[in-house]
Amino acid sequence: MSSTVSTAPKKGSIDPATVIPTHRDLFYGGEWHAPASGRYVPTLNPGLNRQVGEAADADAADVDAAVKAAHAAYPAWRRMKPMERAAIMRRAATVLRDHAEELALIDAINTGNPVSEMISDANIAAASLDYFAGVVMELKGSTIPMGDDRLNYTLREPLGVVARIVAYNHPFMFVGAKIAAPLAAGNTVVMKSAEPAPLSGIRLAELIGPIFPPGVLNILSGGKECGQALTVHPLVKKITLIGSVPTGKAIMRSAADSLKPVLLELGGKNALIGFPDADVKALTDGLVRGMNFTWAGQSCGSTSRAFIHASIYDQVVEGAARLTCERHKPGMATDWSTTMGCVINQTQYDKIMKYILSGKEEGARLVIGGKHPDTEGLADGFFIEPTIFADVNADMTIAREEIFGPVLSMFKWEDEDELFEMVNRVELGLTASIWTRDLVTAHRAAQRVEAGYVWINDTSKHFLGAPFGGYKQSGIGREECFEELLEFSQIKNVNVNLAP
Ligand SMILES: NC(=O)c1ccc[n+]([C@@H]2O[C@H](COP(=O)([O-])OP(=O)(O)OC[C@H]3O[C@@H](n4cnc5c(N)ncnc54)[C@H](O)[C@@H]3O)[C@@H](O)[C@H]2O)c1
Repeated sequence: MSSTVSTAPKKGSIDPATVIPTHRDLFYGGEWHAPASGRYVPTLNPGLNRQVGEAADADAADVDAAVKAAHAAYPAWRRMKPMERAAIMRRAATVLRDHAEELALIDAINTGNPVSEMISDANIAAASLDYFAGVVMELKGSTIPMGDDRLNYTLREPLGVVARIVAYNHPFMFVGAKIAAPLAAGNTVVMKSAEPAPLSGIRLAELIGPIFPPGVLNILSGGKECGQALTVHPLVKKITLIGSVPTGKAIMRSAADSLKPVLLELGGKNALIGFPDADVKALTDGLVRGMNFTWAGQSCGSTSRAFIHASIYDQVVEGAARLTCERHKPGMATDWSTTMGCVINQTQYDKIMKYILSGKEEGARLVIGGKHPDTEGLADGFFIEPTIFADVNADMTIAREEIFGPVLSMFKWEDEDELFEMVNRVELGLTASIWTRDLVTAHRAAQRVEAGYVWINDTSKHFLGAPFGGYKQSGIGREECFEELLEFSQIKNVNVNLAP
């Protein structure tokens, strides 16, 4: 099959009841394996709070077997010509595109995120495979001048077995996209999917596992025990996480024993800043988009703290409330017209509801939402109405902690120095969104904000090729760009004596 011809079905043509993958096991060494413990855990459709299947729960014995399979496959994969590796990755990208709707439906069922949005996740994963396949030849070394009697050069070599551990909010996008850079650089990969939503990772293994030589791509479902075993396994040469700050710290601590390098993409408590000269209509639109209400705010990059200048504050609060209610109505994720899903499980639902209660108790003004929707058919699912609090101050709990839910906090500001003191007070620094018509204000604000990824007069979008990652405790390292490829290589220097 050509690597570029797509045979994808037409949107809306797949029956959601048919998409759940047939396997439940662990994929490593090119084959399916039952978990050593025989343990399978139920997985839910959070929109219905109903079980949709079960998945193997990998433990340390499974991790050991998967890592050994990846280690055995490493020498041949590493020696394979880069363009041949790239061709295999492009074939995998095409298969993902062809199955985008099916994969989107699996994630919709298993996470409650609307299918209309999840379809782009499958395409983003495919684009990442294509992107890193396209830059394999750029993994270059350099020559260092040493005089006529010496040749000194560097080589960029892969690391070996790389373990990647991911979060639940975009299960397929993370499992599919995050294998790309390490594989392109010549490493083999053991991927651990997020335990609340393992099904699309299993389907990915069914679809593209066999495209790679056995052991090159290995996919495990499991929880903390599986993740921990990966962090301490001696044959794992780098460990990466997309997840929360506490998990990032735990991984760094346990990786320290074997001095494994880490790449961490962690939480956010991101600021959107509205200056007095901002285009109010565009800002309000950006404010609502930036919250990612579609997937119930469960996004590390959500701009969940909005700092709006006093001169436009009331207008923006009123506009954001109206626009949010017009655009986002909670509904079933498998319905193509749904504009907002639910949160992942009871634990997350309870946590968010607790934050909402604290907002009310600590004196913030609830503008919209704050409760489970009354809509018929949603009673059993983990739905929360899009919620906006106004008149939040920087000391409140909802102002300081990542909620990872559909809760927007709005602050009023007048003095720019005080503004940045409040914006930068939190220990997280992933994204920021700045709204102004003035170039000088925009670039000054971009410099003052302590965040790794800044939008000016925009929000929410990612750009493949542009480094994404956090300042402060939001992470270590950068992804979605050429630097991510370099993260999975190491430098060797070679010095040749030309006058022996
Ligand atoms: N920066 C980013 O790119 C990005 C993207 C998406 C989500 N996130 C963050 O992820 C969090 C939400 O996701 P979550 O609830 O799945 O996060 P989490 O930290 O609970 O879990 C993330 C992954 O780590 C695993 N894990 C948990 N404890 C572990 C341990 N001790 N050792 C090894 N692995 C362990 C989990 O099984 C899961 O696969 C939020 O904080 C969010 O901001 C960050």
